[in-house]
Amino acid sequence: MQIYKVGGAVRDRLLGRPVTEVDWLVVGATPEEMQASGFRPVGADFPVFLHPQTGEEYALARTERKSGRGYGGFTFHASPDVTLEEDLQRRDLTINAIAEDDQGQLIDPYGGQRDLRARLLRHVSPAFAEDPLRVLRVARFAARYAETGFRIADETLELMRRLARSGELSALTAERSWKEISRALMEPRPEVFIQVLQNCDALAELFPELAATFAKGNAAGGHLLGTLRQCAEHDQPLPVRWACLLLGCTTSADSQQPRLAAIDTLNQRCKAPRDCQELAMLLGRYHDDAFNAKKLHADALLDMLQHFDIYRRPERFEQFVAACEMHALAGAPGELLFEGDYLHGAASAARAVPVKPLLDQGFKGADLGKALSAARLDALRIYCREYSQ
Ligand SMILES: Nc1ccn([C@@H]2O[C@H](COP(=O)(O)OP(=O)(O)OP(=O)(O)O)[C@@H](O)[C@H]2O)c(=O)n1
Repeated sequence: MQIYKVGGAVRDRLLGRPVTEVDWLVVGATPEEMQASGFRPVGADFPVFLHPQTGEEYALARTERKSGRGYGGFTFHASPDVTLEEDLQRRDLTINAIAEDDQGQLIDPYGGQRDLRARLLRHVSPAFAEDPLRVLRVARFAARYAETGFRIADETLELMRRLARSGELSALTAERSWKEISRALMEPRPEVFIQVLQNCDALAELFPELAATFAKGNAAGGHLLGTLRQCAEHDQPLPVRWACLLLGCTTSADSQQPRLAAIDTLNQRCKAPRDCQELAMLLGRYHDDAFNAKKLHADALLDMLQHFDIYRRPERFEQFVAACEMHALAGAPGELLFEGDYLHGAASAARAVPVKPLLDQGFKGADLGKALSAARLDALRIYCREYSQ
């Protein structure tokens, strides 16, 4: 059997980037031989094994053929006579289809090194179309490598467009898609991910509500892309990036109900984790109030702070304020005035209300809650008055 390093580890070493995970390819072996050498099979479905000491993944060389719609519709052929070249050919991009042997020699039958030099994301063969998730993968790689000048080859973008228009993307499971979406949003240029999906007509399939924003004209779409850019420049965590993305579903001219319904639909469809879902809904609901915070009466301010549960979940309110800040920064200078300090100050004023005097007065249970709210409202009234002077 021959063993090669493949995929991201070879690509990233050639790009001079840190390598976090190594994938290995085994040519000329059977599953029985792998197990006899101490490798542990990963699952029943794929011919992938874990190294007994390092725990790294070793996959048997295989060819893949699509037998139906969706991810379930795969058959593959793994056998000792599948060659290295055949295995590399079924892969997504030429830059991911370079192998390295144990002498450090590169085997690169599809021009991966040439495309690395030319900064091109190019598909290896028509087999690209056998896994529609690759549309998202290429958009994610574009978001990751945009800063170093990478672009998608015209013929690959055309193939992605054909795949998107065929309706195949709707067959992807939410879990696989979310993995790509969440990783893409954390890349250095997350707006490139959305732009690429829009360019190849995949946005209308994956996030129809967002595609509608782009259709309304450049201003709303451009603002959304700018907000994502700001998120990356300010190192914002995933919930902030996700909430900013979903806020772009609708423009501020829309009333709140359809906006929240669109956000909820996308949250559910993508099966986003709970912290992402919650922040997106809260941003959808309170975004306008946050931008008008100084005009809010103390009771509306308190209602917002209570809804965020700032006493037990301070980080969620911080993330909300950060999301508003990113949105404001993406506007033209002077266009959107957001006063985050005012909101922080209001949260501090509400939090500063001590509980102990109320406990000492004998308040308990629901009565204690009411008394606390009343005391916080008083504190916010004072805060609003002082701030407006
Ligand atoms: N849908 C997919 C997923 C993976 N691959 C191939 O499997 C390799 C390993 O995949 P993965 O670990 O998911 O990605 P990496 O390329 O290592 O990239 P990343 O840095 O994003 O992990 C890829 O390089 C590519 O050759 C593929 O062709 N099609």
